[in-house]
Amino acid sequence: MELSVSFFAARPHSCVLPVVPARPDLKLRRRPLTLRRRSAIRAQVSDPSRCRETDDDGFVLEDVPHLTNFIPDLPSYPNPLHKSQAYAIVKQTFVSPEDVVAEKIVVRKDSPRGVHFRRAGPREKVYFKSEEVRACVVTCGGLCPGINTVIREIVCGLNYMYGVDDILGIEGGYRGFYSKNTSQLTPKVVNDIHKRGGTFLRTSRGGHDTQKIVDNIQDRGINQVYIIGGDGTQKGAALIYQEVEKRGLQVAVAGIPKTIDNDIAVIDKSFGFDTAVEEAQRAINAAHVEVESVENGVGVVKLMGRYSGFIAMFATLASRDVDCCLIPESPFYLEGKGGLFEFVEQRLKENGHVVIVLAEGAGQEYVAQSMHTVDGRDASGNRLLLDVGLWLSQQIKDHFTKVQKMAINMKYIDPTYMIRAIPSNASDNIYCTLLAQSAVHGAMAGYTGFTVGPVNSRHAYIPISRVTETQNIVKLTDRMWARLLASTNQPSFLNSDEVMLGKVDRAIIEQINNRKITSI
Ligand SMILES: Nc1ncnc2c1ncn2[C@@H]1O[C@H](COP(=O)(O)OP(=O)(O)OP(=O)(O)O)[C@@H](O)[C@H]1O
Ligand SMILES: O=P(O)(O)OC[C@H]1O[C@](O)(CO)[C@@H](O)[C@@H]1O
Ligand SMILES: [Mg+2]
Repeated sequence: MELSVSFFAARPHSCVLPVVPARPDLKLRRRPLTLRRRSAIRAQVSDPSRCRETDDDGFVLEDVPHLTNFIPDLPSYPNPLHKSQAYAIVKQTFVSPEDVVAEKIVVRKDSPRGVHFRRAGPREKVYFKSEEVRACVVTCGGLCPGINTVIREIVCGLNYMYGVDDILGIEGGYRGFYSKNTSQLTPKVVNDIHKRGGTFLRTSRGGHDTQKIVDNIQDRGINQVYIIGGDGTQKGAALIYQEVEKRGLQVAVAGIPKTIDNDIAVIDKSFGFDTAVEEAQRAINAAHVEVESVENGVGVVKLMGRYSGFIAMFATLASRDVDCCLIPESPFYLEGKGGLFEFVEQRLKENGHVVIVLAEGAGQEYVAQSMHTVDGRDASGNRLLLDVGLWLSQQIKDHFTKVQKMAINMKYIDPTYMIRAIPSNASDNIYCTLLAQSAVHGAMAGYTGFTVGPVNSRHAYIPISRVTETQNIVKLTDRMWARLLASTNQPSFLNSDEVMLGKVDRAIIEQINNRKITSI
C-alpha cells in the first residue's frame, strides 16, 4: 500500500512556506495538503531543521532534512551496496522511501495514526561519490560504554560498505575542530578499540563555537560529520547543521546519541546503559555482602543520574537486594511517619540490614540547604552535583546514633565512574554497530541534521530537535516506577502530610513528570 506522505522543505530563515520540488526519494502524495493546513502545521514546529508532515487520517511524518533541500541540483549515484558481497543475497537491500517507524505502538483502535519517523537504512541512491567523501568523527560530553565501538563501526562501515577511505578523527570534543590536529582513521587503526572503555578520540565539555567549527569543516573539505554525544552535543550538532545549511555546504551532519543517564528523548534506550546497569550490580552486591555480614548494616550505593534516575531504577529492579531506591524525580523525606528513617529502622528490625541505592541527582536541594553551597556549573553549563551519598550516609548515621541511640554499621559505596568507564557488553556492542551503520547509510543517502536511534526497536532518522527539546525522566505516573515500588516495598514518600515539598498531590506529580529541563 502506498503511504500518503510527502515533504515540504524547512527554510531556515523564513516563516513563509515555499512549495519545493518533490523529494527525489518520495512518491507524490495522494491528497495534497492545503496551504492553510500546511502553514498551521509548520507553525507548530519552530525549529527550522524539523519538517513535519501530516495527513487527514492523523498520519504525521516528522522528517529529517535532506541535502537536496538546499542544494537542489545535487547529483545522485547508484548505491555501491548494489555490488556488495555482504548484501548480495539480501531480499531487500534498500529501505523503501516510504518505510516509516511509528513513535507509538500501543494505540487505540480509533485513534489517529500518529507520529512517524523515517526508517533508517541504506537507500537505492547516494549523494556522494565514495572517493569524494571526507568524513570526520567527534565524541563530546561524558563517557559511556560503547563509544569506541561506534567510532570503529563508522570507520569500518564507511570503508567496507561504501569504499570511503578518508576519515578524520577530531580529537577532544567540539573544541578539537579548531584547537587540535586531526588523525586519520582507518579500519586498521580502529581495529581493537571496541575492547577498551572510554573514547579513542578523547572528549571534552564546553568549547562549542559554531562559526569556528563550521569554518574548520569548510577549510578541511569535510563533507560528512559524525557527532557522538548526549543532549548537549546534539544541540551543538543542530547548530552546526543550521550553519552548514545557511552556507549551502554539501555536508551531511549525523548525530549519534550517547549518554549513560539514558535521558535522551524519543529513542528506546541509549547505548551503554545496559552495560552500566550490569556493572552497577557489582557495587550493589558488594554493599549487600558487607551489610549482611555485620549487625545493623546500612549500605548506601550512589549511582550516576544527573536529572534522571534510570540507572538507579533499573539497577534496583535487576538486583532484588535493594531495600530502597531514591531518584531525582521522586521527592523523599527523612523524618516522621512514612519517612526514610522510619523505613530503615523497620528493615533493620526485620532483616538486620538495609541497602539503599540512590541516583547522584536525588535530593540535591536538601544537600544544598544543609551545606549552604552555591550552584556550580561545568564547562558545558551542566549543574555540578553535591555528594548526596555522603550527605545521606551522615544523616542516617547521626539519626541512629544520636536520636535513636542505636549503633549502625554504615558502608557507603560510590562506584560512579566505574560503571561508565568500562567497555560495552555484547548486546550494547551490537546496538552500537547498528547505530553506526544506520548513521553511515543516512549520511551517504544525503540526509543531514538527523539523529539516529531505535524507536520501538526499529532504527529511525529523527529530527535533532525532537531529541533535544525534552529530556527523558522516570515518570512517577508510569507503571515502571510502580513496579519498582512493588518490588522493594519501599515508601513512595508521596502520601504523607510531611512531604518536604509541601502537599504532594497529583498536580505536583504531573509537574515533576512534565517539567522541561531547558538547556543551559
Ligand atoms: N545548548 C548547546 N548549544 C551548543 N552546544 C552545546 C549546548 N549544550 C552543550 N553543548 C556542547 O556539547 C558538548 C557536550 O555537552 P555536555 O557536556 O552537556 O554533554 P552531553 O553531550 O549532554 O553528554 P552527557 O550529558 O551524556 O555527558 C560540549 O562541548 C558543549 O559545549
Ligand atoms: O564528571 P563528569 O565527567 O563531568 O561527568 C559527570 C556526569 O556525566 C554523566 O555521566 C552524564 O554523562 C552524569 O551522570 C554525571 O553527572
Ligand atoms: Mg547531557
